[in-house]
Amino acid sequence: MKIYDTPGFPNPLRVRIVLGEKDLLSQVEFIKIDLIAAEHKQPAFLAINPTGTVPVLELDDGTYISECTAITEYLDNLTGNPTLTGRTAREKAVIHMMQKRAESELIDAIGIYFHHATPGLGPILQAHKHPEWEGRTQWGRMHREQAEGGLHYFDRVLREQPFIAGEAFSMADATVLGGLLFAHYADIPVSAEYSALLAWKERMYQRPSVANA
Ligand SMILES: N[C@@H](CCC(=O)N[C@@H](CS(=O)(=O)O)C(=O)NCC(=O)O)C(=O)O
Repeated sequence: MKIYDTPGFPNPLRVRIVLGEKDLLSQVEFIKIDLIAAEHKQPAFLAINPTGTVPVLELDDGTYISECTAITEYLDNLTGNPTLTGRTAREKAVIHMMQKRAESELIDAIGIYFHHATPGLGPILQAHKHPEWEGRTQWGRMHREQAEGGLHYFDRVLREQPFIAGEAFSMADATVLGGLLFAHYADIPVSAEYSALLAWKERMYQRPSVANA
């Protein structure tokens, strides 16, 4: 299998954590995509993923899978032991619900703020970020507020349970970790009052899959 991504970036982190949790790192070849040079917006990459984002998983039969959630579903079910996406109907439902909240209220909201209300990854990529959109900066700022609400929400969740989706580590935890990395890059501070979220982050970084991602 091949993974097209950019090491050290928020969404690639999500899948790299999953690969570590499933002990699959030795089975993938990483192919680096230069986001700052907008390589992901060129025809060659758009033929791999028309949405122009990383990561993308390429299977040995040539199938391309984008979207971290889809990639995780595939990797988690490879050996019939879905530890990260849920074994029962209830586990799957709760994990997917919390994963979606982690995307919409945190990592994706930060992405919109980062790319539309800050210089983002620089002038080459910015040219691809809809400069003709009126009010995109305000739209971006609104998403920073949404993400700040997401930080508050996940701190409250983690005051009641040890992991994002309940009693065990799941793909929802990987998504929140990606969101916190993006918050760091976007200079969105995580208030010290979010002690449960910060304590959870410390615990997560004790996991080899996270520490070595
Ligand atoms: N929903 C997608 C999001 C992927 C995504 O936005 N990836 C970013 C990389 S990261 O900065 O979020 O880590 C990207 O390719 N951004 C390129 C761009 O926005 O032009 C997923 O789950 O994979």
